[in-house]
Amino acid sequence: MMDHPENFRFDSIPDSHDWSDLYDQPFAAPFGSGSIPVIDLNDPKLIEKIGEACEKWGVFLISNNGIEPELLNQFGMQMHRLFALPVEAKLKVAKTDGYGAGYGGIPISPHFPKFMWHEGFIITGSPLGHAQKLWPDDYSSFCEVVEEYKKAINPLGYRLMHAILLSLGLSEEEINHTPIEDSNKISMHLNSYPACHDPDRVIGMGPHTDSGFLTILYTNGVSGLQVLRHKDDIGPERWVTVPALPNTFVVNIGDLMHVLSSGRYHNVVHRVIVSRTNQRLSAGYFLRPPVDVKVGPLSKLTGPEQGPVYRPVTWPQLLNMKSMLYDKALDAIKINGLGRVRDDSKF
Ligand SMILES: C=C1C[C@]23C[C@@]1(O)CC[C@H]2[C@@]12CCC[C@@](C)(C(=O)O1)[C@H]2[C@@H]3C(=O)O
Ligand SMILES: O=C(O)CCC(=O)C(=O)O
Ligand SMILES: [Fe+2]
Repeated sequence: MMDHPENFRFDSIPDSHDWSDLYDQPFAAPFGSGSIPVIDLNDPKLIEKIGEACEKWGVFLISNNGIEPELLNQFGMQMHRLFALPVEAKLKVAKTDGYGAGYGGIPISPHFPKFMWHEGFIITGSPLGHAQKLWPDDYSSFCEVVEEYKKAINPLGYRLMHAILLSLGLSEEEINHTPIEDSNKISMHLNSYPACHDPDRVIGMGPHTDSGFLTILYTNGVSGLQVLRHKDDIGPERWVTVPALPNTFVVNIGDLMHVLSSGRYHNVVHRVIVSRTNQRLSAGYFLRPPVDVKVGPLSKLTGPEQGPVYRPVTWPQLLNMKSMLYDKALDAIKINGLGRVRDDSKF
């Protein structure tokens, strides 16, 4: 069964989408939660602040990022236009496999017991073929705006990656050797979370970590993203809501940055809750390595005093592990105290 929008128009929540008995909702901590760092891209202490945020939170907001607000408006409008199409139109571009391009649920959705209050659209490379099917007479505006957005976000991605690697103590030379996939090959994931009259019974997107180095997330100003904050001086483990600030992107640390940093940078677990009144739109841009490159811990960060060490892994291997093992994927490449590794031949 597809979790398409017809299913989102019920007067009462169908059992297929009802998480009430499964989730620790309501979610927000009743005590102070600590605040997710908001970092100005032009801050003279950028590197230090980013390093601290990656270590402590695994997520931060990046303001003053140089992306034109008008482009973000246009991008939001095109996303709205896409998800407002009738379900029959969207099903013409339905994904044929979990990780492929097109319309549908998230690739890891088989690991969850219920459907999410969510529709997704994965773009890998150019959206042209799909846009032509969706709007045979007017596909170019969608493609143009998506291309403009990618053109603008890509340098930001490189800049953030560079800053993160500097914060880990890498030299320019070492940074130049860090493998990052070409912008025209990486994927974007567009999300829509329709408003729901009974939001405490549904979940927009179930808890997960992103697999890549980092994710840059656009949002339309409707909040809903929450990150899992571990026990600290302020309180026990809790979900903290990420504020939706205008013209500000959320940056998440993913599994491969956690691996690269030998466990120092936190691959943050996050989820999305749904608004009673507003549709949330978001779009993730996932920075990752080229498919044929194995990513392992940086040698200068490994040693007896350091945290977990992981065996090098390629992007397709990691996605494969994720689709089979979900939140245990990284355990499959963790080297245990005796330096033994699990056999990964089946991946
Ligand atoms: C680049 C990608 C990351 C992602 C898999 C994908 O090819 C496109 C969808 C992405 C997404 C978004 C929701 C959560 C997630 C775990 C999933 O199932 O699909 C991520 C994937 C990931 O980071 O592993
Ligand atoms: O919609 C959001 O805020 C988050 C989406 C997300 O986590 C993802 O696409 O990986
Ligand atoms: Fe995510």
